[in-house]
Amino acid sequence: MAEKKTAADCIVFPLDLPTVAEAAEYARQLSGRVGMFKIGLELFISGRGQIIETIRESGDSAIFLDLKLHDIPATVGRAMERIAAWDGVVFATVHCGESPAMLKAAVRGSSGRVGVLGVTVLTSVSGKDLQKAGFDPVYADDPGALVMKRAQMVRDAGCAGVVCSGHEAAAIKAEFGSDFVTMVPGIRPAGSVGKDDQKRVVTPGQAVQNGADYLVIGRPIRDADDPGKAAEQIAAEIREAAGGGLA
Ligand SMILES: O=c1ccn([C@@H]2O[C@H](COP(=O)(O)O)[C@@H](O)[C@H]2O)c(=O)[nH]1
Repeated sequence: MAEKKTAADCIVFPLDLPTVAEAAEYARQLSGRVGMFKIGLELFISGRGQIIETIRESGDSAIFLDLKLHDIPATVGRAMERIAAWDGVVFATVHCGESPAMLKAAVRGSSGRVGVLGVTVLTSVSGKDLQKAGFDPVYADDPGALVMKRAQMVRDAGCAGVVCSGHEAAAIKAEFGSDFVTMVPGIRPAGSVGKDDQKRVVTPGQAVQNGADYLVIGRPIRDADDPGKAAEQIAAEIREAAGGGLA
């Protein structure tokens, strides 16, 4: 696992960009200002997987491969074996879905070389969305209850941690311990105009106070006039919220 020492180390920047060239330019600008780069579906597909090598060769940046695998156990296990063969990938995601066997297969496939994170309930999903999708009505007012159920599955399968919103991070740390990783997207700095497609959002300071280990922050940095400066301002907020716990 990546060692965390500074506020910038807590920031994960998603390279949500259409081309490898644009992603490489952001990686250059933000190198040293964020701790990890996240590669998601858009860039992985457009770059035909080659982006992993590009980022790895550009420096010592850790990579979070966020492909959110979701399939039968054999398929997910074999995909995770291929991911584990890549140097530089620190974390990779699997949707929790409804299959503990799939989560266990992912962990087996990782051979301990990649930290498997279970995506509990997407931060773009509200309690009302869950109700419309046919989940138990109890989750309409309390989506965090479903997050906790899924976090239990993830923990039982032996995963490194979860992707959850900042609203659930404190309960997850209390239930599953400080070593269980909380990767938290849905971050919007105070004063942000709108939440885009995110529904369960917190500020960087709230995320840290609630126990988030890593904060995934995309558009507030990517779309800023000066992305480097935006990342530095967010790191300053994280540092203050950590109350001396981070350099
Ligand atoms: O529940 C989830 C899981 C993953 N994501 C990813 O995080 C970033 C968030 O980007 P923003 O621009 O800061 O909204 C994006 O890559 C998502 O795919 C998530 O948002 N929620």
